[in-house]
Amino acid sequence: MEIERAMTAESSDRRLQTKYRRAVYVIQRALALYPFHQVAFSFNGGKDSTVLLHLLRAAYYLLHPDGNPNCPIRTIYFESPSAFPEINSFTFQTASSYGLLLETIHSDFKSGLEQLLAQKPTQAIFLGTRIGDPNALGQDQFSPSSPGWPPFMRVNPILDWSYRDVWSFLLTCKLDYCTLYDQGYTSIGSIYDTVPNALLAVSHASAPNLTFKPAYMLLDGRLERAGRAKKSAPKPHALPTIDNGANNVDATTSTASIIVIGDQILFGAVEENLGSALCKKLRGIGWQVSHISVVPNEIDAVAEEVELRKSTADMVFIFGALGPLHSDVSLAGVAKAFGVRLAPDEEFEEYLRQLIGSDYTGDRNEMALLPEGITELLHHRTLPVPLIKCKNVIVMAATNGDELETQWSCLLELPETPLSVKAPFLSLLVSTMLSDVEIAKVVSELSIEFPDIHIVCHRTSRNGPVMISFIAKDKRRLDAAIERLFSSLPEGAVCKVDSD
Ligand SMILES: Cc1cc2nc3c(=O)[nH]c(=O)nc-3n(C[C@H](O)[C@H](O)[C@H](O)COP(=O)(O)O)c2cc1C
Ligand SMILES: Nc1ncnc2c1ncn2[C@@H]1O[C@H](COP(=O)(O)OP(=O)(O)OP(=O)(O)O)[C@@H](O)[C@H]1O
Ligand SMILES: [Mg+2]
Repeated sequence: MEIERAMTAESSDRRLQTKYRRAVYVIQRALALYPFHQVAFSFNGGKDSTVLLHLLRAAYYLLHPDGNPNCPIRTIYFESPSAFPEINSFTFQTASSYGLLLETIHSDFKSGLEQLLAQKPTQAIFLGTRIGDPNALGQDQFSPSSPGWPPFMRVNPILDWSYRDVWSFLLTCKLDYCTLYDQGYTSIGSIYDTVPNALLAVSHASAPNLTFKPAYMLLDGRLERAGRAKKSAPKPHALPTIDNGANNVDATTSTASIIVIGDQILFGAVEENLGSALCKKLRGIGWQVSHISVVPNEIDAVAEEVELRKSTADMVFIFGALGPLHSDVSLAGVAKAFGVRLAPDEEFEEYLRQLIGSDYTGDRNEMALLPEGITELLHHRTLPVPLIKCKNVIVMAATNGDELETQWSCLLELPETPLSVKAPFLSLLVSTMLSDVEIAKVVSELSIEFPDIHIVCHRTSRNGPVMISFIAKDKRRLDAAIERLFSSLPEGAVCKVDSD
């Protein structure tokens, strides 16, 4: 059988061979658990379900070496009018070439499955879902259908396969796949929400139109869905803008939370300064920091803090505890907060190998264990190793101000930066020698009159001047508030101070 031969005799890729063996094992377990006529294969002509088709064929052959050369499995295809014609024709042609018993369903997944189960007992359905797919979170190789869905077992034999594994398998076994993948499509949804992946675009001086490299050329599999429109993308024209004399800019504010992991800070051995440096940078792009915390190097402490902050801030930044030491618990804490495992990430492992070689204890580089299914690697040409982003949590690798500077610039330069630049905060600083008792009433009234302005007072000493910062995005409102302060206090009692 050509798949088994290619994987065992012709391929020298040990990692892929292991994944192949494991996937075949999962399929065989499922075929042993459920009667063959009560099992279905959900096939949509996509690359992942094409891989699964051939794994099913191999597993079936290994169980019945003298039987049918094909795997005559019940196969369901949800055909939609918004599918690409290339996907439709590939699905029908492939089903017919490999003797699949195709049942085409013309309704949405849920009601289609309800009808299917009412008509034919179906205990298990094979799917080409992989970790990284939006719906894969929390799934295992065997996952019962979700509450509210008709009852069946979802069997996901290639759940742990990476984008690279999928392409190594299809290319090593010289398998046909839908032609759209040769035109730069890397993950295929409907004709309305899918375009070729811009990361594969090539521009030729001679050809006015963009052309695209094939899908297998995409280096970072995490970006496979870059050609799929986000379902809840905000409409740019709906954003409020502000005019501070230059161009109109987005006047909304995003919030960030900063978590510093550091026993050394809590023991007073080292001063915390990365958090405050980041606050300044965030203010410069119009973000507001809602919280900074310093937590000990303990998985539970990190997990608890991440869990608390990830749902209240747009973005959470973590400093510290990243590396191979026993105290490097940041990623384990993040994984725990999201309820996922740490799993080896081959792409990250490769970066680490190029940086530090293969010099680590144990079978694998433990630094390449990343929170499974939620991690995105943020690549930038000047970073030796990409930054790690898990949903809305960015794990910064910076250990000092210079490194923060570099990583911050990289974050802002990413083609799809997770940090949308807003109208920056402007601030005006004044100082007064009047006592806090003397100014309290005026400042309190000002804060009621200008609720859109942050009026922040601080003292440099008990008897010294009181400093008052006015922070806002709208320059005119800021000027109006300052004017009101000056007119409410005796002449000469307040003076402006230069600030950055
Ligand atoms: C056979 C089958 C079973 C599914 N079972 C479930 C399920 O149990 N729970 C669920 O939330 N979605 C289920 N889905 C929907 C998928 O989670 C997902 O929406 C679908 O694969 C489309 O992915 P896309 O949005 O990336 O195109 C199922 C889909 C198929 C085809
Ligand atoms: N229209 C459909 N009909 C049948 N099965 C489907 C359909 N859409 C999705 N599936 C099942 O869900 C799995 C994951 O869907 P997904 O959209 O990720 O397709 P794919 O095969 O992975 O291709 P790609 O990721 O390149 O689009 C598929 O492998 C298939 O098993
Ligand atoms: Mg997929």
